[in-house]
Amino acid sequence: MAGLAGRFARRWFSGLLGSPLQVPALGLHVRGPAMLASQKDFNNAVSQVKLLKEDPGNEVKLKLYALYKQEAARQNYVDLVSRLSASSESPSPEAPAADRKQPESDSLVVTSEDGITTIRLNRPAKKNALTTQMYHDIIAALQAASKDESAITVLTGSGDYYCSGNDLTNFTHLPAGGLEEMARSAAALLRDFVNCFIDFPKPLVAVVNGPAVGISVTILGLFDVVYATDRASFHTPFSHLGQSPEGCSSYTFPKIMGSSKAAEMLLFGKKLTAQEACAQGLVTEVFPDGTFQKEVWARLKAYSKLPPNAMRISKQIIRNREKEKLHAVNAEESSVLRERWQSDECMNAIASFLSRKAKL
Ligand SMILES: CCCCCC/C=C/C(=O)SCCNC(=O)CCNC(=O)[C@H](O)C(C)(C)COP(=O)(O)OP(=O)(O)OC[C@H]1O[C@@H](n2cnc3c(N)ncnc32)[C@H](O)[C@@H]1OP(=O)(O)O
Repeated sequence: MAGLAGRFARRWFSGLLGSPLQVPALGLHVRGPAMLASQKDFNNAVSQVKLLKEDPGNEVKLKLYALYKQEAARQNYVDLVSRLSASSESPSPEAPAADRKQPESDSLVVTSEDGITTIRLNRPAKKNALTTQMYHDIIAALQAASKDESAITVLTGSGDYYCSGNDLTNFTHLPAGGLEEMARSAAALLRDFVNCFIDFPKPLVAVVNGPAVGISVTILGLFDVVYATDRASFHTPFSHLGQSPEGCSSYTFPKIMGSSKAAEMLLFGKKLTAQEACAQGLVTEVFPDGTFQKEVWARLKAYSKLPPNAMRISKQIIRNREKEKLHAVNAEESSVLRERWQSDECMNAIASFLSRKAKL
């Protein structure tokens, strides 16, 4: 067992930290918990970590990754400042706010126009991966939209992706209570998040502007209508990630597409094209990418003029008898995932992605 653990530890750490060449060359002093460490100290620590014979456990590995990421962030900071200095002879920190380029960091943009409230995932550089803050913001946006004047609510993405699912770096932000506490609070957040979709009272439309992954796919079963560009794809690689389905997909997908097609997606991670997803009932209609935005928004504007109360009541009749079941499914999926997130299968898959060795 010790040999196996040793092999595991070496594989994990060499995957996570890579060869010394892959370690960011900071050329800076590195701040440790109690003192300043030099770049040499840091490189030594990286080498030592690869020689550990015992697996230090998932919690310690996530802490190591989080610390490693902080170093990478310092490097990004230095790079950005040096780019700013190069692009401007006299940087003007006193420039009035209106003249400054607004940060691209508003990860969620909510607008209301023409009877439509649009919730836009806005992290295109990260393929609209969902940070913990974004889950909270989406919950708040849905709660506000359920009470606002709009007739229809839309979820869509900025850039070339609809959403790449859960941001896998969420797992590296370990609270004081460690991995167990992280899994507990993530499961609670997941449950609240999905509950908002189950209970959303107005017509909810997904405008899938590009590939969709993970939880952004599974919750589609809780939308009323799903429009997709022909560039979109639908991927739920839960087994690859050592995880299990959420978003009520363990219930909605077999209902929508039949149990064997659902199993191909949810167990084996089969990626569907937009046309396939449409043929299987997950997507309502597919549009050519070139005319996608124009056609979809024209249609939604027309629908938003329909009597809002009639639409609400019709949705209630269609959905209400399923609600209790969906809440129970959501609770079970969240609790199973709470365990999964603490498993070696899951930790290895996340470490693999974070070390840039594995993509979907
Ligand atoms: C409250 C918690 C609830 C949790 C619910 C459970 C949810 C489960 C899921 O959603 S499982 C699905 C998780 N998602 C993934 O596994 C996708 C991982 N990403 C990829 O495989 C690829 O990035 C890609 C196929 C989506 C896109 O590949 P490519 O076109 O080659 O782009 P890049 O990989 O270069 O991506 C650009 C940039 O974005 C970062 N990024 C993309 N997706 C994620 C992600 N899900 N988490 C974190 N970061 C992501 C990627 O690392 C790149 O960053 P960089 O430029 O290198 O800093």
